[in-house]
Amino acid sequence: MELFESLKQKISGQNKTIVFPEGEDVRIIGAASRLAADGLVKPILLGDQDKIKQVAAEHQIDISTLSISNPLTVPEDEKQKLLDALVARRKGKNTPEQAAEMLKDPNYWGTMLVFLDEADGMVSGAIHPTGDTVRPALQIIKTKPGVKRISGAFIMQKGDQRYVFADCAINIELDAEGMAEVAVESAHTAKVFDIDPKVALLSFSTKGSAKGEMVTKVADATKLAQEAAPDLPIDGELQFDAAFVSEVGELKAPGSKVAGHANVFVFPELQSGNIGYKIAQRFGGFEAIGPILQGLNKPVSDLSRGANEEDVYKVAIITAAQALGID
Ligand SMILES: CC(C)(COP(=O)(O)OP(=O)(O)OC[C@H]1O[C@@H](n2cnc3c(N)ncnc32)[C@H](O)[C@@H]1OP(=O)(O)O)[C@@H](O)C(=O)NCCC(=O)NCCS
Ligand SMILES: CC(=O)OP(=O)(O)O
Repeated sequence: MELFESLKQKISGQNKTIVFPEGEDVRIIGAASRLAADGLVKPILLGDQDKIKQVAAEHQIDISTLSISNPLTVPEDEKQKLLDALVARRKGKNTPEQAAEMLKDPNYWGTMLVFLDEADGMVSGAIHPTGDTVRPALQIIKTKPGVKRISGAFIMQKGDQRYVFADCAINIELDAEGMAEVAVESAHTAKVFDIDPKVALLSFSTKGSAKGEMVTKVADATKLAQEAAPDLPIDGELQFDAAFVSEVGELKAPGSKVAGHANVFVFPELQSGNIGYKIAQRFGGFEAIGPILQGLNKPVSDLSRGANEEDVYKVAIITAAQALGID
């Protein structure tokens, strides 16, 4: 079954509540309206009710079934509840005055709704850059037990081709341990999306064809990932052609179980990861679904600011599915 059809079946009628902090944006309003009409999600739009109504009217979007909440005008006791919970969660890292400032940002407000179980998940980032979207989740929701760092994966899809690219969104520079953790987490993400993972840790070198600190890091990360997940096919360091093209894999990395057949690609740092997924998307014609945040304790999803309504719709479906515990 097509990926989204199966996810839709899983979340249909489950009434997972997803909060959208950028509730005044037309892409968000359009996607939320469709999600509600399709019975997939109960959306909460944050923002000014009149502005949302105006945008919806201009674009003939039905918002009659959507919840709208304006953090700036909610009753004082509701504000105080979120403020007290945020101060307690930050355990002295932020003063009450700082926490009050933070809550003026809809991403902090939305994240607190998820933290307090008033929403099952959050989707944001159509307007805000990734850092501003995910920082509240890093600080408040934090990582799942056993995971040290959150990372961002994309499902890259074209026809029946489906791959995972990571980290394309979060960690600017990973050490070997970090890259190894991303490799193992990305294999779990692959399984959620019906991909049988074969994980390549990417470099500009294949099996020692070049030397240097950057290459050593990827080779060390490969060993750590293999030790952490001995049952998974994981290999590195591999150049992209060696990882992906079977003849090149046989030539450059003979005997590798992954070379030439990789479907999970782990990038050595964020420049290559973010550039790499956008090249596959814009030159290669792949649909880029994500970034899907790996390792968070509750689902919060970032969007690319280049996202369209359909991207928002799909990311919300994934977020609701994560809330149901598919990963
Ligand atoms: C994600 C990012 C915003 C974090 O940066 P930052 O806020 O300066 O990070 P800090 O080191 O100050 O950490 C802030 C908090 O997040 C936590 N954190 C940071 N990175 C984390 C990670 N990968 N996993 C888990 N927690 C993390 C820190 O522990 C800290 O928590 P604390 O406040 O409770 O102590 C930053 O790494 C970034 O900008 N990444 C690139 C995002 C981007 O532009 N991507 C390209 C487009 S998708
Ligand atoms: C994921 C990503 O690159 O996001 P943006 O395009 O918003 O920077």
